[in-house]
Amino acid sequence: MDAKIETAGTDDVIGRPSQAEAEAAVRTLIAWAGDDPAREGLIETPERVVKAFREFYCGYEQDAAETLDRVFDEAGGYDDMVLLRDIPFFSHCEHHMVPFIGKAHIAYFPDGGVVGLSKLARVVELFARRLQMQERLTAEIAAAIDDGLKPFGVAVMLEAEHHCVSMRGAQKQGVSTVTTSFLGRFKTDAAERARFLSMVNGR
Ligand SMILES: Nc1nc2c(ncn2[C@@H]2O[C@H](COP(=O)(O)OP(=O)(O)OP(=O)(O)O)[C@@H](O)[C@H]2O)c(=O)[nH]1
Ligand SMILES: [Zn+2]
Repeated sequence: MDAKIETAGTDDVIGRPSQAEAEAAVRTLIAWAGDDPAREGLIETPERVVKAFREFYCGYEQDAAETLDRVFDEAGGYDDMVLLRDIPFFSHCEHHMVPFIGKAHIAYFPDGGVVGLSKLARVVELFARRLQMQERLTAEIAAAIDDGLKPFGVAVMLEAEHHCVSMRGAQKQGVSTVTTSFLGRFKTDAAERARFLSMVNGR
């Protein structure tokens, strides 16, 4: 039997543990950490944690193709790069479920139509609000824009601090991890890649 979770909706997802089971798991972790889940200050914490998890991981219920399905064709012949710089994002690393927080920079070369700017930010959100590796998050954002818009090229750069590196383990604060994904014209044309990088850095 395929154990794949079907994403019918937040509350009736087949195969997903119930809210009560998720809250019980949080109580177990509180007790394991050494505190008393029944004390007054912690009594509502499992419910709050599950609610927060719904926000952190709401990307599983969202679809990039749907987000990008509205293209504006009347861009007045605009055919240069469109760049969204400094899109803030929060994600959680799949190794430790600890946040990594940073900024995304996205550019594309329209092939006729352009997309609403907020939709590009929404694509970042819907992949970031899942358990991720920064490399996969970068590649997924680029692939979704490429599939949705069929542009002449897509460039994605993410820079983020991984709290699993700063708060625990290696305990190195202030380390920025930078990842890039270049498709189409950005992959084949070094000058356009360099222009993207200088526009991202030229602030
Ligand atoms: N490539 C990559 N690695 C990540 C990302 N997020 C976390 N990691 C790393 O994933 C690795 C997991 O390594 P493991 O040795 O299995 O786990 P660990 O014992 O907790 O490792 P330490 O963090 O070194 O203590 C660590 O080196 C993390 O820094 C990411 O987005 N991309
Ligand atoms: Zn981690």
